[in-house]
Amino acid sequence: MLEIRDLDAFYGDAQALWGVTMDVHDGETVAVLGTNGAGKSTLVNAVAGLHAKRRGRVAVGGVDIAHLPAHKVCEYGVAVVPEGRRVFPAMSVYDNLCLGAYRRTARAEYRQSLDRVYGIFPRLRQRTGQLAGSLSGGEQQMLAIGRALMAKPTLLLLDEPSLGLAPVMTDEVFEAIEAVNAQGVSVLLVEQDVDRALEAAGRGYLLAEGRVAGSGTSAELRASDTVQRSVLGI
Ligand SMILES: Nc1ncnc2c1ncn2[C@@H]1O[C@H](COP(=O)(O)OP(=O)(O)OP(=O)(O)O)[C@@H](O)[C@H]1O
Repeated sequence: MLEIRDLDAFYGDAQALWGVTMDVHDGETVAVLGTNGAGKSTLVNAVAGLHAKRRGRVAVGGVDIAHLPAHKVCEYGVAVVPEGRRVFPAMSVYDNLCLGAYRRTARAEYRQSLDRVYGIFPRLRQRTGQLAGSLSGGEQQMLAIGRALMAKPTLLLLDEPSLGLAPVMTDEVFEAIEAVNAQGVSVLLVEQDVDRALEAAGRGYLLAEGRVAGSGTSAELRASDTVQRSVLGI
């Protein structure tokens, strides 16, 4: 599904990712753990084509997309939910969702996609006419995920979905992520909340200072001293 090989990324001359290699197989949820500044958002943006300067291979379904801009990357079935959600506050829930169906193949089937999104997030159905800016933080996160699903992705990149959410909302968002994955969408889940991430994912990687510092199944990562030290500070 997603194959990242020797990926370097830069901000100007400053290198933020160093030789990152990881995979997400069909139907998997894979967690990427790491502290602030480890390079998690840079990784998501580099895969999504939102990052201008990168080097290495990023392939989706065997096709190298490393040099494509974001609007082309989404044509290969990759959708991103960026950190901080970024919904359009002055537009309704419905209009935000419809904007997600811009991909050519998604546009024709937006009605079915809408039903699917409302099935996963009943709260969004109840609030379909409400302005996105008036939703709670958790509801906005649901909307951001729903909007990404409207593009009918095969791979969803999620950047810190729990950020700033109350625990009860985080529970709902993670239940939804598991429901999305159960429908066959592969997920790359960037998350600082180690417990929740490893619960949702089958396996994961640890990023530290822009490099892969560890990998394994969720059970292995939970037991790993490096994860305990580096992310949990224990
Ligand atoms: N626009 C930018 N310009 C210059 N350096 C940047 C920029 N964005 C991020 N960086 C640097 O790149 C490194 C990785 O940052 P990144 O945001 O990817 O980390 P992160 O793991 O997502 O952290 P957080 O959890 O705090 O979002 C950091 O050293 C950061 O200071």
